[in-house]
Amino acid sequence: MVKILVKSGGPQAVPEWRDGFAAVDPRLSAHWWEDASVRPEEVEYVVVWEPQPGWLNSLPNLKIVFSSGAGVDHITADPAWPRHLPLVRMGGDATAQRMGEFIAWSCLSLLRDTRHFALGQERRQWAQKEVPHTARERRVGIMGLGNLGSQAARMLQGLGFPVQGWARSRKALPGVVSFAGPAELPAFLASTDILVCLLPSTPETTGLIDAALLAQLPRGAAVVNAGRGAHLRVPDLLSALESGQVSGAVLDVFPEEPLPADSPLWAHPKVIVTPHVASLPSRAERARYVAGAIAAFEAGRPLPNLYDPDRGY
Ligand SMILES: NC(=O)C1=CN([C@@H]2O[C@H](COP(=O)(O)OP(=O)(O)OC[C@H]3O[C@@H](n4cnc5c(N)ncnc54)[C@H](O)[C@@H]3O)[C@@H](O)[C@H]2O)C=CC1
Ligand SMILES: O=C(O)C(=O)[C@H](O)COP(=O)(O)O
Repeated sequence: MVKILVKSGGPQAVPEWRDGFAAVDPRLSAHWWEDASVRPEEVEYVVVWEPQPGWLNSLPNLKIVFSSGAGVDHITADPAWPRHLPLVRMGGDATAQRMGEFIAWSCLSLLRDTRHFALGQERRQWAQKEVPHTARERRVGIMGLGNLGSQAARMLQGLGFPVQGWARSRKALPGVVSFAGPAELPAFLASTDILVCLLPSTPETTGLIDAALLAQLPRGAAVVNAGRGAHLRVPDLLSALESGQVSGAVLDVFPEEPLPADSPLWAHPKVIVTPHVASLPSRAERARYVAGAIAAFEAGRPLPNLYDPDRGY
């Protein structure tokens, strides 16, 4: 049997991991990372979310570290993580589809001012309000046009939103205006009515969405952050909401998670808060993706979605 340790979803998720792996390859045997019946030298693969600092180094025969999420910042934050091993980011259709749905929901929620109507409902108020725009009149600008951003772009186009994107390099996505690199960021921002962040967390992207960036959006633009909490400076967003520079926000990720109970974001009338749930594929879907990558690796084919230390994601 090929031993895989999982640290994602809690011990109660192990049966789903086990069944998911076994359905693809009966040799793959999944165990909770603290399972004392598995000796460290038996472990060939791990699938992890926020591994304990130093733990991965205690597995002498580890071949690949799989991140149970698309982001790997929760692994690379440990200075001692085993850099000599391949680190594979979660991918696959299920992850992208779920994120596309979240971004489509977020943009529609901002377009139709869902927060206003939800507050009205709470107060039993018939809070009628005109909807000033259709999707065709709100340009969505996606920061990060990778696996998730490109799927979100396709789904938003289907709803009628004009879509553009900003990434490290130029992308060729049908109907999506592509901006690349820091030099083209101002032009991208100036023509974005709903800014969507789907960037990885790296030193270059930390704190990117600050007062100076928000000031470059057209007045009344809206913001969706489903990348990482580190991308957005919350006090700057709050000031921009206060001044009217930003009209609303949907936030799924935060500098501190869970979002502390005393955060002003919870009750803000222009902010929708979700608890880091934008794209949570089932363990079975993730197991399928990891099993496919293991099969590729064992057959000598390239690994998908490999972390690149030079890019930082
Ligand atoms: N809230 C949630 O539930 C989830 C959040 N995420 C976040 O979404 C991120 C993106 O995931 P994927 O699309 O799979 O990643 P990806 O690697 O496929 O795409 C990343 C994109 O960001 C761009 N990018 C990276 N650094 C940049 C920079 N300095 N300047 C401009 N563009 C830059 C790249 O060019 C690329 O287009 C993850 O790293 C994670 O932080 C991912 C899954 C779920
Ligand atoms: O994929 C990512 O990166 C994420 O942020 C996911 O939401 C992580 O999901 P879990 O592994 O915490 O279920």
